[in-house]
Amino acid sequence: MQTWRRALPTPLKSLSRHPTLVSHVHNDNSALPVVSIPHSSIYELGSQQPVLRDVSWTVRPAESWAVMSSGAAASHLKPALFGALTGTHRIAPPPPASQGGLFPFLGDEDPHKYVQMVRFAHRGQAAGDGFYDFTARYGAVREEDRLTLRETFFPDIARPVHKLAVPSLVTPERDVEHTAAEVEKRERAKRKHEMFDLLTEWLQLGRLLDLPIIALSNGQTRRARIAQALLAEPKLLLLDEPLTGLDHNSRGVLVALLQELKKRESSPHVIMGLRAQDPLPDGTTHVALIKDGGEVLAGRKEDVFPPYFTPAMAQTTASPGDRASRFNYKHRQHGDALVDLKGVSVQYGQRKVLSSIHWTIRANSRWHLIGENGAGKTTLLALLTGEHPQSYTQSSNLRLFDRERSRWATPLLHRRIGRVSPEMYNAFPRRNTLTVWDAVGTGFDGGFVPKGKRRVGIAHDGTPLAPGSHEEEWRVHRMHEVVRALGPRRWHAHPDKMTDERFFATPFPALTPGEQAMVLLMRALVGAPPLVLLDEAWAGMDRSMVEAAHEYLRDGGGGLTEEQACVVVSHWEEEVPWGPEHGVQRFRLDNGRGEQIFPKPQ
Ligand SMILES: Nc1ncnc2c1ncn2[C@@H]1O[C@H](COP(=O)(O)OP(=O)(O)OP(=O)(O)O)[C@@H](O)[C@H]1O
Repeated sequence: MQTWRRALPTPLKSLSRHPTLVSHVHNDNSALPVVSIPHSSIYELGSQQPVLRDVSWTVRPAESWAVMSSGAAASHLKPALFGALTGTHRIAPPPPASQGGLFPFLGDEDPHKYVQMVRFAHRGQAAGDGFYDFTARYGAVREEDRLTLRETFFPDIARPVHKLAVPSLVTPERDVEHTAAEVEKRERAKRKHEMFDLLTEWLQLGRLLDLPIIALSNGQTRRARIAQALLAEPKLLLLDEPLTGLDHNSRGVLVALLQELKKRESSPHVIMGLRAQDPLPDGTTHVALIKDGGEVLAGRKEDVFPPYFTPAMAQTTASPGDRASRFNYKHRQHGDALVDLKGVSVQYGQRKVLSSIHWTIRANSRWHLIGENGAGKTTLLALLTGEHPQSYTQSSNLRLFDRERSRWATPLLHRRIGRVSPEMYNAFPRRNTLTVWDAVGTGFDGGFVPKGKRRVGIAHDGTPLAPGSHEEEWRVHRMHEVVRALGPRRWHAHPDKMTDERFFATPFPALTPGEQAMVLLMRALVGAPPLVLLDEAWAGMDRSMVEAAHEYLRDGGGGLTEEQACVVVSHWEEEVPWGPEHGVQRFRLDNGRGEQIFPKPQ
């Protein structure tokens, strides 16, 4: 089994020296349960059909629980189990009040105040319908974009003292009698400050506090949300998929931090939601495994996974270098340069994010772009898509499809680049009138508004496609081709009920986050663009979806031709479709510098 203990982060060492953190240990099994669901079913509100049947789940204070689903269909069910705890789902029969109700450890305290849920999977259906400009982060020029991390996430605790403030008015008075309530309030504020300092150190947020929130990378934002959730002082914290999108080191830091916080009396109990393919974090003692039929196996991890082993845990985490010793490296025949960067840099004020990057992406190449959270991967890809304003100033060093960047109108560039990214996922419009067909069909233009009579876009010169033309027929054919390879028949629990036609007619916002991610992948590939950029494309997907995507993206799978190049960004080696045996190349960003690290250039 993979553990993250190997890469123990430095803050852990300082934590063990922190006297306040090791003095209290949560009580043993005699303490009241944190969660108690005895033989109940779980229903969506207003429905008579149970989503989960006969659930018996008791969480005790000393235990560390992970909630995971066992297959693609079960991923619909994980939100239901969490929903039972947050009140969006009904539990029947309800946990008896005589035994303390759903949260016996809370006693009479209000669960709304003390149970907090933070979801890290992509946003779902109820998140508004319009498209917003996710590229604003690269400029961060609008007034509302200037709000810093400090102002947005930690307004009370981290407000900087104004330069003109009178010191005697902002420093606490001494020698004044205080009521017990005031003393308690002060103590609480002090604890909160200590916690804030600790969390910002551990989660490496200190130097990000005064950046515009919109400028933070995906992983940096996740770390900030975790700190914010812990500072709200919940008693039960539900973290759903907090590890997706975090780099290897940050995953280790977070898991170790949660384990250490467990020793503090005042820290929340944490229940973590994982994807089916995620390895169990160190320290997990119990698992609630949700099966496809809505059955929940809840118990000690070794009982849930006899004999303490599952295919998910068996997945390799070997780097291509390790794997190359087992597989012969496939030298791919590369074609023309599609992208050529010759000393490209990106800087915000004094802050250099990318420093003289040289990188050539050729037709038929398959790249894995790596780098820690904040290393500049998304920024680099935004230069290629022309969305980054500094792509203009770098124009002479940045050749795209054999022309300088400035000689491309950005929409024309988008027709040649199929892409998926967390930012785009979040920004994609979610109107109920937008069907899966419409969403995939926008891939031919690279835009976000369905166009054309058959909703497969317009011609390259901006005119409507001639009905029955070769181009229109080809596009419709491609729509069916991608849905056959990546659609419900590959991952749905009931493919007989969810046919391709039915899937195409489904409103995009009605899909689960994983299904939406699959649709956006289809959108990126449908137009067979020369360059495909897949930045964290697998977030929210289940194993069967990831497998279908990998198969399609490998040689012979039909998803990519020799004329195309593809770049995958992922913090998980398992998520990269290609190993050395497929001729993968690895490009790493580190401290602003970029280099090809695998295979080593001759
Ligand atoms: N407007 C800005 N001002 C200052 N710094 C910025 C600005 N926009 C981005 N940055 C910084 O640029 C760096 C690169 O961000 P980017 O999103 O490219 O990282 P990433 O490698 O994709 O990270 P992740 O793995 O977390 O997605 C981050 O440290 C970010 O804080």
